[in-house]
Amino acid sequence: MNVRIRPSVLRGTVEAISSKSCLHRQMICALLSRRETAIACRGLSRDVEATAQCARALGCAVELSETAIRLRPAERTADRPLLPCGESGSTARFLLPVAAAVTEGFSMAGEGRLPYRPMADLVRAMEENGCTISGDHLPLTVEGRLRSGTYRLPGDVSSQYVTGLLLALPNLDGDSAIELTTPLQSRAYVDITLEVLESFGVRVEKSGNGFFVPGNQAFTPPDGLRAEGDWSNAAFWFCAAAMGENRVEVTGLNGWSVQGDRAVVEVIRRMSQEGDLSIRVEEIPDLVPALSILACARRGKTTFTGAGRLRLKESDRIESCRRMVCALGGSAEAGPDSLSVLGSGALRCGTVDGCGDHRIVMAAAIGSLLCSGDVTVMGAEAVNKSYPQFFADFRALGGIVDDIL
Ligand SMILES: O=C(O)C1=C[C@@H](OP(=O)(O)O)[C@@H](O)[C@H](O)C1
Ligand SMILES: C=C(OP(=O)(O)O)C(=O)O
Repeated sequence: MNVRIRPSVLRGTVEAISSKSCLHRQMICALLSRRETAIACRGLSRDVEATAQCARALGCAVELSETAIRLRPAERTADRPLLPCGESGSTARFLLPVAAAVTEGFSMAGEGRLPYRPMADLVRAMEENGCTISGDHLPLTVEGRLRSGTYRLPGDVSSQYVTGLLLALPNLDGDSAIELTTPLQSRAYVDITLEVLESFGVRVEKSGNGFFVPGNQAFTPPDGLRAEGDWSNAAFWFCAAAMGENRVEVTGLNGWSVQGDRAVVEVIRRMSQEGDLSIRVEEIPDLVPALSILACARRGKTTFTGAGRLRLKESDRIESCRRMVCALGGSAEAGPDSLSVLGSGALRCGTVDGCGDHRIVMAAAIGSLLCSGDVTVMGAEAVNKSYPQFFADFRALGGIVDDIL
């Protein structure tokens, strides 16, 4: 699906969709529990459905609706299941060690860019601890069961490796250690994991450059479990509200959330000043597409540094952000691990390739608010990955969007 967006002004209130980061973790803790878990939520997404499909493949019963998820753990783990991870990196990197902790022998498949996204360091750490794995990217087959032990891996490729191990290792007989050989980046995502584990009564200790994870722990679903509103997707509306005449409020967010993308509020405040600015993004990679549009709305050069890992997401986001800004008449340059945007306060019009990346499509839509002419976004259905009702919300705020062939 392609969309044409006419120049418009957004006004109104949006209720935040549930954080997929929270939901993945809560569902995985639920599948590791002994009894049924109910999770209150607001809105689903393809990525959350991918985790549900994998849980079903493992033998769980999962009911999904826009307001609640119910998951009943497997009575007996399915025989040699195939876990279909869709395009969800979180699903694949969390469930690779989790499935290896609960079953002996399974396969995992992915779609879109997922088969090209890195898994190698996680695969190697698992191979050092009891598993034989057919390759270092999807699709792959795992033989053997994960054993407790020491898991050594870098902290600066994807924090999702660490989250996967933190979810898996408490289920093993015996204690384990995670030793990070390089400093952890995207740390706040690991904090979300620790918070969800704690809500299921599971204990993990920070130790040195990593974590000590006691084994033989039971996962106990808490009553009244609810997924938090998603700061990463709300960031598109916050950036819109920081531009021109747009006035958008977002409800349903936790102001004290451990979600790292809550930092968007502070970053927008910094970006409200004129002049050249440098912003480090190791800890907030998912904000960069929206921030690169906001950078066009200010006068001066904004350089996003520490951005190398953006190349490992649903698209090479350094390159796709650069192309998006240039396609709309702005000026941007890519470095090996940086992106510089030279803002003039406005954009013109143009056609943006969504690159199969939900965050590029949403950023381009917000970019239309700075444009004097129409913006066409190709492959707009990519929003389904994290925020299927994005364009419905955009229209409800007064955005003028036509579906075109
Ligand atoms: O754990 C998570 O829920 C996520 C971690 C981040 O990935 P990295 O740790 O690879 O940066 C983030 O980009 C992704 O959208 C969600
Ligand atoms: C990178 C993302 O997700 P994942 O890694 O789970 O595919 C994202 O949502 O921007």
